Amino acid sequence: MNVLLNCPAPAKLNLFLHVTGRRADGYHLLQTVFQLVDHGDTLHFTLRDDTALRRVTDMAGVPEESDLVIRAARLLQAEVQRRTGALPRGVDIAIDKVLPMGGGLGGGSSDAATTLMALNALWQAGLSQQELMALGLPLGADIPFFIFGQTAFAEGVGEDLQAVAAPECWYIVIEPGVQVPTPAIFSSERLTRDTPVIKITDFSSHLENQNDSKGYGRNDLQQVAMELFPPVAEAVEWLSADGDARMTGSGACVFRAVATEAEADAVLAKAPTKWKVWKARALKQHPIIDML
Ligand SMILES: C[C@@](CO)(OP(=O)(O)O)[C@H](O)COP(=O)(O)OP(=O)(O)OC[C@H]1O[C@@H](n2ccc(N)nc2=O)[C@H](O)[C@@H]1O
Ligand SMILES: Nc1ncnc2c1ncn2[C@@H]1O[C@H](COP(=O)(O)OP(=O)(O)O)[C@@H](O)[C@H]1O
Repeated sequence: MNVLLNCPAPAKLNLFLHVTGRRADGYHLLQTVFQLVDHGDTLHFTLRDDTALRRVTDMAGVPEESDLVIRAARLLQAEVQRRTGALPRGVDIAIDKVLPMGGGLGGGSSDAATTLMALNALWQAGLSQQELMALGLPLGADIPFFIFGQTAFAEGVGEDLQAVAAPECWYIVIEPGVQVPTPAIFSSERLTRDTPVIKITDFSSHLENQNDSKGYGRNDLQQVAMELFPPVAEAVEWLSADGDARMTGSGACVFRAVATEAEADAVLAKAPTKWKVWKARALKQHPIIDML
């Protein structure tokens, strides 16, 4: 009998993102806090009678072979074969794509992380959380975080993770309608790469002592993204009118924290209709954890 699993792949926000240096291979050293929110894609997994791994949804601009979902599924299938000598059953994967590509919301990485967690359960493969995180890292630096599954202070290229208290709040998120390619931001000569290294306690004590809604730190990628992509600058300017708005990841999306859903609704009601704007609640834990 075919088994069907419907699994969420939530977005992340980078509450701050500091570029503190560069590795010998050119990759940038970061310090960031990743926050999951209750808005994202949904993936549907159906077992097949053969061993093929297929994406059964069209996705403009992303051929099946290069989809992070298929690449993640292949990696896990090969790893299970290496461990057990048998290739697990194939799977059809449908993706309800909600998150914009090149949005800095980690959509592709979240889809891949959900695939690794879902197939690990479906195939009863028994890989540990650490093993799944290591398997996903070569596909994308954000993937280990989604498998970690809770608000995290991250270092290295984002793979060195420690749990940190989550702010209890809502977020307003603007999709400025442009795709920002991550390499264009990291390769810019204008990018600063020398923000002083901070300690995790600098972030957590900011949360405890906060008496206004000013977020901690800043996003070092934001200035470059605003210069290269004016719609990002426009969204930051609009959302900054009543509070501290900033970009997530390498852009393009821009967000602001608010205390209540009613405050989020008030901002949404005023938002220009040319943008897709939505609200989301901070999640303490990845919703897939209670499902598998
Ligand atoms: C910036 C962040 C923050 O969460 O997220 P997104 O905005 O993509 O969601 C991530 O670090 C994105 O990491 P990852 O998803 O692996 O980046 P990719 O798109 O694969 O990277 C494209 C290119 O950007 C450069 N790059 C990326 C990450 C990094 N720490 N240093 C870099 O120099 C590299 O040249 C790399 O080849
Ligand atoms: N399942 C997927 N969903 C989205 N993007 C994907 C997927 N698989 C591969 N990609 C590629 O990854 C790129 C980055 O997408 P995404 O992770 O959504 O944005 P970001 O890294 O800005 O958060 C896309 O432009 C696309 O080429």
